Amino acid sequence: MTGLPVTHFDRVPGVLGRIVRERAADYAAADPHLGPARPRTGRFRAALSGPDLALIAEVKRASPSEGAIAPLDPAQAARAYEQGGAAAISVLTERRHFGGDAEALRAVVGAVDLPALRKDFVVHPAMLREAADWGASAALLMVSVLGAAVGAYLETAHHLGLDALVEVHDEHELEVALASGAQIIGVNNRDLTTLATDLKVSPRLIRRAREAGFAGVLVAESGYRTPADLASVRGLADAVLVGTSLAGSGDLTRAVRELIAP
Ligand SMILES: O=P(O)(O)OC[C@@H](O)[C@@H](O)c1c[nH]c2ccccc12
Repeated sequence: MTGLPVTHFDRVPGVLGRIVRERAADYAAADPHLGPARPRTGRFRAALSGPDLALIAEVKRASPSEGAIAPLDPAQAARAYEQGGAAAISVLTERRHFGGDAEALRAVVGAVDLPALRKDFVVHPAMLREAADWGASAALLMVSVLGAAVGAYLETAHHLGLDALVEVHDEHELEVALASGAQIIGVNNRDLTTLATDLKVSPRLIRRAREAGFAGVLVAESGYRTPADLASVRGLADAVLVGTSLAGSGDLTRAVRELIAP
């Protein structure tokens, strides 16, 4: 597969723009060759498709908004999340701002049976090839970063056997995601250009996606700390993605149980 559209990351604003330009520099010389098509298991999508609100628990050691969160051992953290009842594990693989790396993802894949999501700022097809090589079942694709190129990246992810979580934060990005053919859409409550979080964003855009006839999986992302916070997306979202409040809790299994208890 060749000819992914060129994306102009110099237009991405704020904190997000800085991280994305660093990532683009990291991968500027990477080999874009994908190799033969790999079979898609759909494990990530399937894990989020049950009748209950599924939890994607995130291995997140630091973030631009919080600084250091906790010095997690990724394998141990994933096992704790699995024991608490998480449906999937998200693993940051960005090092400078989130304290993640390839080893964290590989360790999680080796430690649990749950599907793993590579959480990074994907700006080059090699990042998707790596995700597949490292054993991820899915990768994050951000419309705020990729713009209209998200459709081509989605095809690349599928070629590599990966599910894709296509992330949006506003109405316009949702339109782009819907037009791209995304099967899993995540709504980020956090504006990554300013780091401001508003829990009203997910219910609003998830309703809008359903009204537009979207029949795929919808994920509410970021800023969830208590069962009461989750009330706004119960019966609306298929899944929630939670990092900071679990990772910083000290007892990850208990934190998962207490958060998702109906
Ligand atoms: O730590 P929180 O507020 O629970 O959020 C988790 C997850 O949604 C967040 O880490 C995230 C969502 N989209 C991203 C894109 C890049 C980096 C990180 C993210």
